Amino acid sequence: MPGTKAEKIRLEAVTKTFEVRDGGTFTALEDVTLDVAPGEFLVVVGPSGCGKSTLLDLVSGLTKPTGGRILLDGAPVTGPALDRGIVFQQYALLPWRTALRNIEFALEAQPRLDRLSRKNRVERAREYLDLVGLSGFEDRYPHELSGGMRQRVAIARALVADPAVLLMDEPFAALDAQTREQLQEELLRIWHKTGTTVVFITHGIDEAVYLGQRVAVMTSRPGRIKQVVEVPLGDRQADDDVRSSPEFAAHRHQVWSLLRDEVTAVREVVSVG
Ligand SMILES: Nc1ncnc2c1ncn2[C@@H]1O[C@H](COP(=O)(O)OP(=O)(O)OP(=O)(O)O)[C@@H](O)[C@H]1O
Repeated sequence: MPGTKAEKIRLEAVTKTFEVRDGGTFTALEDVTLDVAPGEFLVVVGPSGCGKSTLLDLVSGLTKPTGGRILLDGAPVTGPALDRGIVFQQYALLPWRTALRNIEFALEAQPRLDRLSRKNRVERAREYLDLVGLSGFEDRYPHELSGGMRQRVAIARALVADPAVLLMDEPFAALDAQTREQLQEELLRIWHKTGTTVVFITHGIDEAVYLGQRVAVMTSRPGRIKQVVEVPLGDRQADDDVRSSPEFAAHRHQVWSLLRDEVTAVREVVSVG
């Protein structure tokens, strides 16, 4: 029965409309129902503009649904909180702070953790800098780091406060292919280590299938959940070249077909209208 098992996150018939300038409304999300289990890695894909970022903003608590509700551990989300770390496509690091101080920043703004002494904060920030493979770069400023390194700092900053949920909005989209694959592997390693529940948004089908235990495919406007595809590939890192396996290709094709139908549907609407 829905709502009875222990979901980490539950979206229940969520609708989000925006007021537009001509006085009307625009429905970005319609009747989205989705559960995310504790410790799950869920990926969301969908055509451009289908409402993926809108969905993540709602789970983060930065915005509120127009209809339906969002539950975290069974309780309604009422606003942003430190139990949900966020990583965006743009690194959003503070340029005047070093890598270490950027990570530390996440501990300073925290009622729960502000009693940590400066020494403890530095130690903890250093631990997370190590976790994302940046030992030795603590004193570098963001402009002295590569794009991949900056995104590692952003991940460390999101994780340092030990959030139960990590929300990632196309975090690797701005990176070159090689760095992206490297960070995908790193992210899986960190996820295994921390047990964090991850909701990850991407345009990349390969990325979705490589990372996700399940991939939720959204429809084009208004955004709904079209299908949730299970990806039982096991431990990606145990297999050197999981991306070349027939199973990977089959899941990739399934997600690709679902998405292609959506993109075709949008084109038809545009050409008819
Ligand atoms: N504040 C807002 N006011 C009005 N419309 C908005 C607002 N925010 C988003 N939208 C609209 O809602 C729809 C969904 O936007 P959203 O950014 O969530 O899509 P997306 O799937 O993340 O897109 P992309 O894949 O291109 O990043 C879009 O049509 C967008 O124009």
